[in-house]
Amino acid sequence: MFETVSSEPAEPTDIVVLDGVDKTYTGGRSVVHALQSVDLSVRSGTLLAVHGRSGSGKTTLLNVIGGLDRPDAGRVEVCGLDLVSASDAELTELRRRSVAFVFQGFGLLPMLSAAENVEVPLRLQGITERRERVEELLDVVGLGGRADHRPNELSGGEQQRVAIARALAADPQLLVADEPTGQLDSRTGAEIMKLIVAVAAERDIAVVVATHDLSIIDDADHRVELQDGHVIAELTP
Ligand SMILES: Nc1ncnc2c1ncn2[C@@H]1O[C@H](COP(=O)(O)OP(=O)(O)OP(=O)(O)O)[C@@H](O)[C@H]1O
Repeated sequence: MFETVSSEPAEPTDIVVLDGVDKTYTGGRSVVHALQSVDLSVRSGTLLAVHGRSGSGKTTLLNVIGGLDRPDAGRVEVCGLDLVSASDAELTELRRRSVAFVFQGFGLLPMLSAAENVEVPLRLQGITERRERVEELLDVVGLGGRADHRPNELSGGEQQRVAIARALAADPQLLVADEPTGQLDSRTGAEIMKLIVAVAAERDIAVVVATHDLSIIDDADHRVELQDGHVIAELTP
């Protein structure tokens, strides 16, 4: 009898599953159907790019996927948690441990250095051995020499690198990035996208990126286009 030991990498798993998701905003007499019957899934180690015109529902979709907002109908499962029935405490825990965010405006704390910004999620998780981890993360994003710089002493591209290092600090399963290159020139934006794609593949993280800019999503594994809250096109290169 032989014991078989598999050297195959682990099967990719669905980190995000949306099934028939609707989200409607009602204010006064206006009703906005921001998401309508959206179905999609994102596997570990792959990147989904969401594009569409302004107002098409990209941020709403990312907020629902990231557990920042709840849908009105449909099923949303993220990292194995049903976000429709999850308690507020479970959503907070999901955002602290499993989902990381990168925003257009970087979202760094201005009074803290690059290293201290990256340290924040580690502190929130109660991790005491932080120094080496922060150094390693700043090296991963190519900013080893800028650990002591505050955000206003860094370029936009460098600030976004710090934000990516901070996002990776919590060792997330899912990275949600809303227009991460929106404030960067096209070359820096392309470098930032390449970095996001590389770290996602290396660390087996699922990534969802919203963008207006089609040129920066060439590296995406999947793309969906939104129009008035509907998915109108899907492309898997
Ligand atoms: N809190 C809210 N209350 C009411 N309507 C909202 C709210 N948030 C978004 N909307 C509406 O929902 C629709 C989708 O908005 P969303 O921000 O998701 O679009 P977007 O594709 O991200 O746009 P942009 O590219 O300009 O950021 C828009 O018509 C918007 O006006």
